[in-house]
Amino acid sequence: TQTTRPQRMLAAVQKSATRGDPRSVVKAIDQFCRQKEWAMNVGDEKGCILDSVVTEVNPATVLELGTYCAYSTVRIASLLPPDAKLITLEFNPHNAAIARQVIAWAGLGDKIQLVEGPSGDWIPKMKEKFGIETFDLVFLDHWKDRYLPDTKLMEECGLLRKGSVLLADNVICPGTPDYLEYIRNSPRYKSQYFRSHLEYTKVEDGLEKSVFLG
Ligand SMILES: O=C(NC/C=C/[C@H]1OC[C@H](O)[C@@H]1O)c1cc([N+](=O)[O-])cc(O)c1O
Ligand SMILES: [Mg+2]
Repeated sequence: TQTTRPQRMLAAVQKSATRGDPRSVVKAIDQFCRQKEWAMNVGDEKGCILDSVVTEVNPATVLELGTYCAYSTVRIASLLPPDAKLITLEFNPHNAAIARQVIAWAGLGDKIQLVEGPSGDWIPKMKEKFGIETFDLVFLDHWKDRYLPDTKLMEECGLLRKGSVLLADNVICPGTPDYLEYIRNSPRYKSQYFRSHLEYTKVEDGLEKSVFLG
């Protein structure tokens, strides 16, 4: 029977990456996507910008919205300090099942908590379920029409503190116009656009980094 793209991506990781070596997992996925099949990982070019923001923020608590196959989950977690925690939300159970195996292969199971379900349901439960006060870094990479409502929800739930950083993928392609309009015009954020390209292509895309001012 036909395999899915996430299943083929996992097979590529298990074939080419070294167990317990997160950067080799990242490399194996990028190689698969460049040589075999495009997939919607943040990718190597935008991934370098992501790495620089993670390193600069050096977060103790990270929320990722949209796990997909855990490429960015593993990429971020590989740069976190020892006791840091990353929570990643994934809506699609098939993607979540693949992501769990990619995370396990990278040996990052103790740093990453993958939660299945709609972000809108889980964001209000972060404090009670996971003992999170606020997030130091949020990586938005899920459904593009959910960036704005989920950002407003995080504000309302008090999950952002002065200095919390939001990093949003795909603000140009596929595009998140309502989110960009809000975040760039809100006095509560200081935003910066990092121009790049849609993963594995020459199409323009970029990351928007926004610091919550409290
Ligand atoms: O839809 C995109 N991301 C939304 C992904 C959503 C993930 O979370 C819910 C869904 O089950 C999926 O696993 C996307 C789409 C493109 N694209 O070029 O179409 C490029 C990207 O970087 C993207 O993040
Ligand atoms: Mg993306």
